[in-house]
Amino acid sequence: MLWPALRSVLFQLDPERVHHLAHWALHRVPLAVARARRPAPIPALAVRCMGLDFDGPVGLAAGFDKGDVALPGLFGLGFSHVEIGTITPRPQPGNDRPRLFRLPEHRALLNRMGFNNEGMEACARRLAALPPAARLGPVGINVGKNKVTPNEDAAADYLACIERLHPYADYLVVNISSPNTPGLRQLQERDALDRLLRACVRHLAERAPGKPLLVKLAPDLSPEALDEAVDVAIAAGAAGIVATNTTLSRAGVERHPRAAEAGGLSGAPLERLATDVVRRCYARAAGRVPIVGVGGVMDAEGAYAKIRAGATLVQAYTGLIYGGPGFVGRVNAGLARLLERDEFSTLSDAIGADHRQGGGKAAG
Ligand SMILES: Cc1cc2nc3c(=O)[nH]c(=O)nc-3n(C[C@H](O)[C@H](O)[C@H](O)COP(=O)(O)O)c2cc1C
Repeated sequence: MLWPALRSVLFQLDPERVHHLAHWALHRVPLAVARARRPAPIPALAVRCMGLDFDGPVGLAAGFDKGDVALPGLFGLGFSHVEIGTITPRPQPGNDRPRLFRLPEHRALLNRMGFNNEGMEACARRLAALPPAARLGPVGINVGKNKVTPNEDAAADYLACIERLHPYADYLVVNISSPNTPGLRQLQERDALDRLLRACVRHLAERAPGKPLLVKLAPDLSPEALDEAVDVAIAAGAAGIVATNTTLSRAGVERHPRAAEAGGLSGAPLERLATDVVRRCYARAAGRVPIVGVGGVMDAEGAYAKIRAGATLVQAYTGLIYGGPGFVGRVNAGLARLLERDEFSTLSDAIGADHRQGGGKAAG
């Protein structure tokens, strides 16, 4: 009720200013308040995967908390897990402003932030200072390379971040799919991906055996390239696939005055594309690793579509911007209703349902 009015005020302001304002506020949420405000978990929505317990499927996608570590506040919004990052070894300012745009008519964002972050040291210090009780769910750390690092040396950047940050992460994500770091997406190609992931998996396994390392893919790969990336990731030992990052496509927003801005598009126009990528990843992975579905999850129906397409967990960023503080609570309540409608007793029963004959429960 209050949110639409507040949103129309906030949407008059520069998007990045509002982002900083939101962070400022989230940072000041005391743990006791976060706990009290956090919507009560719905038992049927609990998920266990990669050796971790999630009290619901909906997490915060990378990019909202780029190392500020506003954890109690973010968990207070109801997210089951929070993915921090992308973090690079050294601090970097990112691209020039303006670099974040709203497309309200399309419930979308367009960004070319370019991994602005204060670097792994600052992030590690903040995470180390965090009381364990502030972790109200699994915390992922998404890592990348600095803009000035050439792709030939990229592995060293990823390994440095894994080395410094793994003690604070419940899982790590190798991000090779941001469209805003020149050449980064080339690391998705077979040989480059194989080398990078094998190095990262080995490095992490030597330091923290069993800690999951995932890879985050772009929605703009051809179907064949996507299949290949999934195969390579699994063979290299990745524990899961995060699908997807933002898209370079402007399908559906072509006529918007911001459509010609460089950067990645997120939100409603990405939904179908990202869900199709989840569907393909799930079919290719054939149960060997879980899929984390991201891209245009704006409501319960969108989250449910990704779960039925094969996502074990979902994440959202743009949905939070448009949906406001009540976003996760509404998605979870809606998911519980959709499960009941389709006679699934738990969320796990609905994962990949679209792939099964009749779209029903998994056998056994
Ligand atoms: C402003 C902004 C910054 C982002 N920064 C990152 C990032 O640093 N690393 C990353 O892996 N994804 C980043 N993303 C991508 C999101 O994590 C997500 O994959 C994408 O926005 C699609 O989800 P959505 O439609 O729910 O926003 C960013 C997205 C936005 C809108």
